[in-house]
Formats: sequence, C-alpha cells, structure tokens
Amino acid sequence: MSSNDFNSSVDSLPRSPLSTKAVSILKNTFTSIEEYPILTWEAYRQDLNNFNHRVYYARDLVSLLHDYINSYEESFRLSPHMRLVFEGAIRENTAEDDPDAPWIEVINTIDDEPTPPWEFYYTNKIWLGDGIEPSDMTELVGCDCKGQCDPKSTTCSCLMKQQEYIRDFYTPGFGYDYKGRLRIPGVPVFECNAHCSCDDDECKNRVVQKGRKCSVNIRKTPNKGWGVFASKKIAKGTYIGLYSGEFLKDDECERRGLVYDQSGRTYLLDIDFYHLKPFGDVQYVVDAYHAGNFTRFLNNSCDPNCKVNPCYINEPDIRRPLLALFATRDVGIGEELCFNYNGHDPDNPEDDDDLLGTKSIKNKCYCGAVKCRGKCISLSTGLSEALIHRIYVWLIYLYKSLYVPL
Ligand SMILES: C[S@@+](CC[C@H](N)C(=O)[O-])C[C@H]1O[C@@H](n2cnc3c(N)ncnc32)[C@H](O)[C@@H]1O
Repeated sequence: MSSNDFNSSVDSLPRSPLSTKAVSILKNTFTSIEEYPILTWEAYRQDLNNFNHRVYYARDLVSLLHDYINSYEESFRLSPHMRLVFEGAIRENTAEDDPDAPWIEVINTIDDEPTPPWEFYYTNKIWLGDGIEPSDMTELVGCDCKGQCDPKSTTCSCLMKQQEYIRDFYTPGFGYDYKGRLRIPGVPVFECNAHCSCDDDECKNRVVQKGRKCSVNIRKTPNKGWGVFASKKIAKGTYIGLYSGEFLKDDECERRGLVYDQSGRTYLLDIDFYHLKPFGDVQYVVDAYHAGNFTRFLNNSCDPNCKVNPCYINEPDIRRPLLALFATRDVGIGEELCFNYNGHDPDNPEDDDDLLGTKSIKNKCYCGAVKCRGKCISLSTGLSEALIHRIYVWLIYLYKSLYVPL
C-alpha cells in the first residue's frame, strides 16, 4: 500500500476569495519602467493569491493506517516489527514540514507493547475543528526588513509587536537570543511570518517555523504510560516541538473531556495564557488525542524541565497562538521531558488551591519529583512563571529608581 494513501484526503486547500482590499492593492502590484512591468515585493505580498496558506480541517483527518493495523489480531499488532512501522509513519507524515528533524525512536524496556496505541494520526499541523474559521491572512502584518531582522531595529514591525509584550520585562529584543533559544519563558513570541520581507534563512526570529532540531525518543515508562526522553543533551531555551492536533472551541473540549475522563487519559491542552486574560475564560483548546505528534506523550511533572509557550507565526488573532514547547533548563541525555500540566510554578504553594479546585481528571502523579504534589490533573498552559519574572523585573526597576548613591 502506498504511504500516500494515508495522506490522500489531506489537501483541503481553500481558495480564499480576494477581498475588496486585496483587489485594490492588486491594481498597484505592478509599476513599470517604460513598457516593462516591475513586480515589487511590497505589493506582491499583499496579494493573497500569491500565497498558498494551506488550511487543514479536522474533518479531513484520515485514520486509514491505524484502522488497518487495528483490524488485525493482537499477535500482529504486538509484533516487534510494528515499531519500525510506527517510526516510519512519523517520518512519512512530517517529511514535508520537518525534513531535517532527527529520527524519533520508539523504545520499550518495560513490557511487550511495541508502540503506543494506534489511535491517532501523526502530524505537526493544526487541524481546525468544526466552526473554527481559518486565520484571516489579510490582517497578517509582515516586516519590511532586508536580510536578518535586527533586534535593535526601530522599524521592524515584528520587533515592535514583540516589544509590546517583552517591554514589561525590561529586556528589549526578539523573543529568541542569537542562538534561537527562548529568552523569557512564558512571554508570547512573535516570529517573522510569510508576509515579511526579511530573509527566511538568515532571520533569527524564525525558530518554531524551522522545526525540531533536538533529538528525542518515545519510551514506555513504568507507571505513566508512554513518555518522551532526550536522546542527546538539550540546552535551556531550546525549541522542543509544537503541541499539534485539533484546534477546538472550548465547548467541544468540555464534551470530549467527559469522555476522556472515563479513560483516565487526556490530551486536551487549554490555550490559557496571562496575556489572554482580558478575553475572559479559555476560548480555544488543542486536542492531540486523534491527531498529534510526539509532544502528546509528554507527561506531567511537578518539577518540569519544559514549558508551553504561546507563539505567533502566520496568525494575526492574538487569541489563537501556537503552543510551542521549550526546555526551561539544560536537559541531560536520557532525561524525561515533562511540563506542568497546570502551567503552574512548582515553587508557589498557592497553586495548590487551583489544583484541588479543578474539575478535571485527578490521577495519582508518578512524576517522582521531590516536591511532587501527589496529583496529576488535566492539561492547561497558565503562566505564573512569566508573572513572577515580571514582578522580579519591577522590583529591580523600583530598587534602581529609589537607590541614591551616598
Ligand atoms: C498527554 S498524555 C501523556 C502521554 C501518556 N503517558 C500516554 O501514554 O499516552 C496525559 C496522560 O498521561 C498520564 N500521565 C501524565 N503524567 C502523569 C504523571 N505524572 N503521573 C501519572 N500519570 C501521568 C495521565 O493518564 C494523563 O491523562
């Protein structure tokens, strides 16, 4: 069976109708020298017809591969060869968007299960659920920089956008340092996007969109199901992966949550960040149950080494960030990658109230951390770490402004 069979219905390409705004811009796309038209980037990029912003709808997700495998008897499904099929499916489904990412091995030294359950479509993409509109690309603003974007620029519109959120932290610049590592965990990151004129290869403000560089494996744990482990050292601030899956409205998530609660296993991750508080309660959720990548196997820890960070690329709507995982400290070879499902700071005792107040799954937590709270709840992305950092910066600022040398 050709592997393309499994991907065949994935091409839901919307032909976005040209808005009045875009049509009027189109007329200005060409200037000319004598009778020869000159196409300018400034005009070109504003014509939506020139971009192939592909949209993926959850209704187009395919389950052919796992239906096929699950139709066989257990002896076939539990054959050790299935491991290679699983690893191959990962490579196959990410070849287009993550071609340089290191191979992900599936390892089980605990029991005979060769792979995690065949219950999801492996993907790095976001699949829009029912009632979710595609991003309004007419609103996407790109910068006019040439070559690399400069973190000291006074004109880069992506930097200006980033500054709106990073200014509080008294550390001007992009969300990433020159090595592409996240500078302040929890602060939303605004990467350069498809409408920017900077150089895709050179610009340092493009990290998540370049894909995974770190080496990880999916390994069975003794009492938490499957987990994700570092195959090589991972430096603090390194991008780990995108929490991909179905992008849903919160009401659909509530409905699914009831079902998942029965099984004691959930892959629902709320889009719940401090900068979205003005919009009220959680509006969107990513569900990695039916579609997702290795990040769906990251387990909860009360002393985590990773964190979910909001990241914007080709998305003008502030309520719809991507959920990007980053290492929050240096991670050694063989160490399990985990984040705190509640997004809470493990050093903050007040977080216990929230933990007890939640209505979602409460499993016994097997994270093994010295400061383990004993309970593991549903996934959420709250950001107390960023707030603590902000308070810390304010205190330094206050101290500096009050300090009068003798
Ligand atoms: C997002 S999944 C993580 C991957 C999961 N271990 C698997 O095998 O598919 C979340 C589920 O993993 C389990 N889990 C995650 N962290 C845990 C922990 N620290 N202790 C116990 N169970 C955990 C819970 O069943 C939880 O609902």
